[in-house]
Amino acid sequence: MARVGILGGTFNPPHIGHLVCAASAREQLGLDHVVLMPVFVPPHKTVTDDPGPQERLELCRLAVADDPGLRVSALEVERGGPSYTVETLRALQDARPEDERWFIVGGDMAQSLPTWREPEGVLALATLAVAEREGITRQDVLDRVAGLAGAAERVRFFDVPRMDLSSSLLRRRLAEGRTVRHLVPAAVERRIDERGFYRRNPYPGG
Ligand SMILES: Nc1ncnc2c1ncn2[C@@H]1O[C@H](COP(=O)(O)OP(=O)(O)OP(=O)(O)O)[C@@H](O)[C@H]1O
Ligand SMILES: O=C(O)c1ccc[n+]([C@@H]2O[C@H](COP(=O)([O-])O)[C@@H](O)[C@H]2O)c1
Repeated sequence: MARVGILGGTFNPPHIGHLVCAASAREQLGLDHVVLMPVFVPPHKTVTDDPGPQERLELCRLAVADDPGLRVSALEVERGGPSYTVETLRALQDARPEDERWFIVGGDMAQSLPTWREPEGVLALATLAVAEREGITRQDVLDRVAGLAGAAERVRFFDVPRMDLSSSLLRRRLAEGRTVRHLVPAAVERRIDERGFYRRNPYPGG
């Protein structure tokens, strides 16, 4: 039996906010490891400047390379289509029924749980581990999910050092030709640079 955290996201690109979130969940909830699960297509948002699911997966692999407590799964990228969490949790449950699963989300995402596909199915298959983010309080989240079966037992909170950092902010900085040094792991920065991802004019003169 393993206690496994899953941090789902678009990771366009992965940044240190994601890693601190994953590592904080692991430490505070006593998880054996946390898996970054990049989506193929996010169910609730449009991906802009997407280098593609395979590339986001590769960036995630580079991002976790130095932390043995963090892993990456290609499950959603390989499944294709909109990446509904309930389907992913079912696949994980079928593969390893003995494990205990925690689906990790920032407070912003947790609030939207009632609009997800089969939200009560999600809570039946995993405990929702909520990181506080962007001033959304625990009470805000609890108020939003209170009507769902399982919410009282299956929603837990953990603390994350607040970082006003998002992939959108990083894409904006890169588009403006600004540095993202120290905001993403060095290996992620190198690949973004080499491939010219997110730059407005990636190939000068081209
Ligand atoms: N700075 C952060 N601190 C804590 N959690 C975060 C942070 N940034 C993202 N997350 C959480 O990580 C998960 C995946 O996020 P996602 O990959 O969509 O990143 P994002 O930075 O919010 O992206 P975008 O700006 O493109 O919408 C979500 O549950 C989100 O709430
Ligand atoms: O299953 C759903 O309906 C659903 C709706 C919105 C978001 N999610 C999941 O929440 C995670 C974070 O989503 P996002 O949009 O911030 O990348 C990611 O794993 C998504 O698949 C899942």
